[in-house]
Amino acid sequence: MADTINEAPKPGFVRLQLRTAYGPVFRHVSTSPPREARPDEIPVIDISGINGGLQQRQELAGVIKQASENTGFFYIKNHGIPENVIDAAREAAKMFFKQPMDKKLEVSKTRASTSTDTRPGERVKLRRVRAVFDYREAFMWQYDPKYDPEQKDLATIPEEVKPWLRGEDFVWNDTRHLPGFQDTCLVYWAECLKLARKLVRIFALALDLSEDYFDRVTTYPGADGVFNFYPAMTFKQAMASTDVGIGSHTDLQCFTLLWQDMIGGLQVLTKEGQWIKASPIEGTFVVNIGDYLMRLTNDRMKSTVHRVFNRSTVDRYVFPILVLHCLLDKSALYAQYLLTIPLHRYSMPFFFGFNFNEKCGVLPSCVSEHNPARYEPVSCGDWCQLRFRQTDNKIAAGTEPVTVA
Ligand SMILES: O=C(O)CCC(=O)C(=O)O
Ligand SMILES: [Fe+2]
Repeated sequence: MADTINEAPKPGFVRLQLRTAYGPVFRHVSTSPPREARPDEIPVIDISGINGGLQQRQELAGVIKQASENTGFFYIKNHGIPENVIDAAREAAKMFFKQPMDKKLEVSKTRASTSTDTRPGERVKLRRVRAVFDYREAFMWQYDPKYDPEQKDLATIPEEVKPWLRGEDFVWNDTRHLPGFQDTCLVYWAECLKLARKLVRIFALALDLSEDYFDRVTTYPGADGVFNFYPAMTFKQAMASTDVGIGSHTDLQCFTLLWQDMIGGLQVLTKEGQWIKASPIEGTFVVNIGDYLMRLTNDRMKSTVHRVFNRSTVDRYVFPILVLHCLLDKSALYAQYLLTIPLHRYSMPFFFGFNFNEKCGVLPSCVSEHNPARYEPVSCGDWCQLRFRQTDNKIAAGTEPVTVA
């Protein structure tokens, strides 16, 4: 996965530094422009078999296994999350980000009395690292058994689970003024959680384990809901900017369910170091493997570097159309529009992992005499903490890219 630190990049490549739980990792990345992903790289998988008989579930597991061991990215369709739930969540995200910045920052300024070590500024943020901006704002919330669609008796939560439950009610208290906001977020989150629990059973089959193998470790799981907002740049800004929407990173936990709008901008780094576009496909979610699952599978399933670079889409779809209008209509209005067009991008990832307290080692089906475990057991919670310490922040997924010439 990582290239050798000292190895000079070949012509046409630059060195990309990634911060991971293991420390800095370097990749050689092609400077040739991102191209569309091929279906064998990021396939669209119909997951309706998830609700079928054992044979259908096993067939689905086979397809998911292949995609997970290849690029570690795939689209899912017929996922069962109702369109109206997604639409409502997207509207809620828009309502939140439309607020003035000081109102948005309220959520991050408030500290939860029960939180372990949350810091102000981490719920909503525009982050700056070196000369590169993450041109993004994020609103996020974490697993809370109160809202688990698998109803929990709050009086019998195991003691070892409790320290990991952060009780971040302040996220909701500080958004009370937005009508229906909390309910809408939690309905969307609950649908994602239900789907993730079904999918993790398919992953168990894909890994030659009994279907219920992970049930015991997903009772109080890592389940972060996030709304991402990538403010539009004008064409002029885009030309001048070196910012990315979200810097190159891998996701942390087991897998991510990502809803993205139709603006585009998500890019995935191939093994060969080429950026490929995971362009939006109506009616799908993108699923990608996270670092923790890669570790548990002894690197069999791939947690792949990705980023969001949204200006390219403004150029590709909108710019030529507007130029054409400018030429045909000879209208200054279009020219003006060209410089100001607002094309905000929204995405709604859901990060799924195991119960944060459960220490898990490499899975028995991923080791053999010739392929011993490469990693020590670690809990998903400790794993995330390790990465946050390395990246010096606690945002759910990202690290910034630092390209070294
Ligand atoms: O917005 C996107 O499409 C991707 C977001 C992402 O990678 C993340 O939040 O980890
Ligand atoms: Fe990500």
